[in-house]
Amino acid sequence: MSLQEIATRLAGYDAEDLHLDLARDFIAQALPAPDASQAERLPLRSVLGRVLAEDLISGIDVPAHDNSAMDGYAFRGAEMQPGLTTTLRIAGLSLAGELPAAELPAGHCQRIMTGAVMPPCLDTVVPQELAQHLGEHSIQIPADLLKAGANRRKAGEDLAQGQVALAAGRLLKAPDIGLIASLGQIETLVFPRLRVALLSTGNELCAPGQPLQSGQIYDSNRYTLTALLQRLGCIEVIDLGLVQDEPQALRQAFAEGTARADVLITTGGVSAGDADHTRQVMAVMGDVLFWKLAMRPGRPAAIGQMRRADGSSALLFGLPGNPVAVMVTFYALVREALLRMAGARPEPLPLLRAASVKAIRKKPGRTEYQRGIVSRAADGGWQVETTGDQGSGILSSMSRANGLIVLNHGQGGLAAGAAVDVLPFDALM
Ligand SMILES: Nc1nc2c(c(=O)[nH]1)N[C@H]1C(S)=C(S)[C@@H](COP(=O)(O)OP(=O)(O)OC[C@H]3O[C@@H](n4cnc5c(N)ncnc54)[C@H](O)[C@@H]3O)O[C@H]1N2
Ligand code: MOO
Repeated sequence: MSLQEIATRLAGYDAEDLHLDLARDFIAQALPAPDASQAERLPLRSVLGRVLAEDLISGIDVPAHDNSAMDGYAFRGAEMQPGLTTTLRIAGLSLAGELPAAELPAGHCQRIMTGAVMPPCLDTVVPQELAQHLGEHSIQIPADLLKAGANRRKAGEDLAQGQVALAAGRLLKAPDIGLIASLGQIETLVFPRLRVALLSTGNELCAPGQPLQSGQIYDSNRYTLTALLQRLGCIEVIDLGLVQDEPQALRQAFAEGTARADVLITTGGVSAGDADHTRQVMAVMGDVLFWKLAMRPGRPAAIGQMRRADGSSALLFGLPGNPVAVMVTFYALVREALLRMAGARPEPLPLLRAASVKAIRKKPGRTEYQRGIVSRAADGGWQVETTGDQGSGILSSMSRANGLIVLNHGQGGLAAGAAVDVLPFDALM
């Protein structure tokens, strides 16, 4: 869906009070498909956080052979009789990594170590601590101790040859990288990193490291956003720095971002203040929709496409300037969109259910994210308390919080002790 189509469909809604779910849906439909033609084959050690660009089919059975899950003795399960002990003579020793033992006569077992290939005629393993040793050469297995087939790991039980081990769109995590290695591969095909250009706007901003002049504050948003983007793993961050709220400087920075990146993220200048040139420059250089979202924090936002000379475009997210609003809008609008553009099929983030320590006030009709501190309650469950003042300029409260309390659009306030959803930062930041 093009931005013009979104604008048309928006005609039925109030862009000054847009339901967050609707905004997310519109954004999802405006996303360009990832560019699979640019996929690159990279060594396994450098693909953490990257997005798999093809279904990964297992070329082998993992494990490749039936093998023992225990140090013990392998034998034929059929030789056990209900109610009777089983006496077996030890024929030999199988160590992990060795060829399987040859045929064993009836009444015999094979001493076997964890991971060693099961001799083909044997199907059951008694752990050594459960076997009774009769001198050096025989063991006894107590009656009714094991089922036939116990403690044998079957060939292909982890992954069968021909099976899809990991589907395209997978955001590669540590276990996935181990899984690819378990198939014997040292490289894997991943989508290119999504290029995201960042800039902060505002005449009051001073770059960290410089002395602060009167009336100035330090630019923190670019650093927060850089970290949030780095955390996603599949993003190349292009830092366009700090841009004065002055049309010529903004035009130049937007043009550079549009040329160099797939996505441009700006902070500040999206509400309608006297110095908010950002908004006007965006509108001149692209197709941009300005929304006021029915959410708090993070009410004003600009979503759009910035045109390139060749007719293509870069996606634009104009986030509000308040530091907490930046993080909340990044989570609510940007994160999933970037992952999808990068080729991923992200899973919904897990929410925790926690008892609210205090009553929380809220009116139905907007989504609210409050900064929360989650801890263990006396009853062993989770409890959550807000960090106090929820002003969206209070960045330190984000550092003190360990999660966002999610208050859904339709819900009202909460009584103390009521259960509420919390998005843990560990899943997010
Ligand atoms: N009359 C109205 N005023 C405001 C409204 C409104 O609806 N009507 N909305 C308020 C809300 S909510 C927000 S959020 C801000 C968003 O405004 P802008 O996106 O134009 O942001 P700025 O005015 O440029 O900055 C807001 C605030 O954040 C500080 N800031 C900006 N950039 C950074 C940065 N890179 N690092 C740290 N802090 C930054 C800036 O100094 C301001 O204090 O508008 C409200 N006003
Ligand atoms: O986006 Mo503003 O910070 O909601 O407060």
